[in-house]
Amino acid sequence: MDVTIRESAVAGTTQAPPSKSYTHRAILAAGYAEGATVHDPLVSADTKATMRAVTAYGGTVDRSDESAIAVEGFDGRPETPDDVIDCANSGTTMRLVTATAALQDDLTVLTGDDSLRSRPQGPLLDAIGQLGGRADSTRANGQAPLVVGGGVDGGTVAIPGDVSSQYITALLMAGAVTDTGIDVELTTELKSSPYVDITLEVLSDFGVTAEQTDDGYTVAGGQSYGPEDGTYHVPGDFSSMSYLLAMGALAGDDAVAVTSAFPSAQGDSAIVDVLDRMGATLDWDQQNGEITVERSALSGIEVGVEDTPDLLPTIATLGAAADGVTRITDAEHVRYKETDRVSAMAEELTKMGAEVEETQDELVVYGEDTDLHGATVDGRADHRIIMSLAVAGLVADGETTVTGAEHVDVSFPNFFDVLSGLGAAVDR
Ligand SMILES: O=C(O)C1=C[C@@H](OP(=O)(O)O)[C@@H](O)[C@H](O)C1
Ligand SMILES: C=C(OP(=O)(O)O)C(=O)O
Repeated sequence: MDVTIRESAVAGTTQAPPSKSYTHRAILAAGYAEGATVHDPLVSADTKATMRAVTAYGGTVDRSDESAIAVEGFDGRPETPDDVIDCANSGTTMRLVTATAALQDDLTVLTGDDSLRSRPQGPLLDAIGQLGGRADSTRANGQAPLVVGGGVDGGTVAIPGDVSSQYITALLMAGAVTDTGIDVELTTELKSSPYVDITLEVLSDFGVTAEQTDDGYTVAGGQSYGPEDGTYHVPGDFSSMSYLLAMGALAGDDAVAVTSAFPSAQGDSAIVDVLDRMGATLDWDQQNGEITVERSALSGIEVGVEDTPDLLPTIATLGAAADGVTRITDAEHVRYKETDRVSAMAEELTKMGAEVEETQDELVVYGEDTDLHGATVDGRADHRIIMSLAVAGLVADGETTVTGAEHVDVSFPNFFDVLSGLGAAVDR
């Protein structure tokens, strides 16, 4: 689907979608439990992949109630799946449920779409090998399809922290139901560390203890998952909010207000600070979970995205519309996502008239004297690239057509309805 966005203003109040990261974890934690009801979940292409995996391991997922998902779990003992598990486009699903597969003696085959089958899984496969399990890449290139099993019952692993934090999340979630637990020793600095904080928070809400150590993380074995009252509530998603807040700061006619914005472990709430530092007029009422932002003259800043990789596309768009230089640093791991997002944003914003330079771990956007103009840009089948380019389209002269825009279904299925609802000129 191609979507065309014309230069236009936005205003109004909108609710942030539920968090993708919390939803994945809550559904899988409910799978590791006897069961649980996950309230206000994100139902999207990616979280459906995690639901499929829980079902494949012997759980059941009931979506008959629109605002909650009732999961009957496999209670720490995953069954051998009848078929291959298709994780589609979801890195989180593939990493988290690969560690689940390692718990059973038999083998599970995991695969995904073209993008997911090109993303790195090697360090996690190696970690499962260190724990005595079997974890192979069928093409012997550290990428899916994967064949995983071997009845891992705990141990110690050494693993790099600078490729994906999802490996650590996977090992901690599975480690709790092993016999002896898992100690994770990081061999490099951990990137995306707030995502492990999210994991620790969800584990704690499900009655599971895991903690940070001097050189990594540890989780004791023999634990049982089960949230208090059998229920779990998913908070709003700050990565998704970043597009709404960016459009308010760039194209707000009147203020744009975003609700469901309560403080949480999400590193991507840093978007509020980024906008503030760029000069946006915004207010975060943390008590009521509401952020209000007005159209503002923005200036370029330097931002490190070591902890917030998913904000890079949004910040690149903000930088293209801001005055001065925006330097996004510590971004190498942003190249391992659904696409290489450093190159994708550099190339697509350039088509819209921005001046952008990339190095291996930086993206520099020269906002001075840039007048963004409409263009046909490639959404790269990557939800965050699509949404960031759509926001840029609001302030570009003329029409911007984003190709493959249906892929917003990965994390923000009604993104274009929300955009239209706020008054943007959007043709589908
Ligand atoms: O654990 C998670 O929910 C996520 C972790 C991050 O990935 P990395 O840890 O691979 O950087 C992030 O980019 C992804 O969108 C979601
Ligand atoms: C990288 C992302 O997700 P995942 O790793 O789960 O594919 C994302 O949502 O930006």
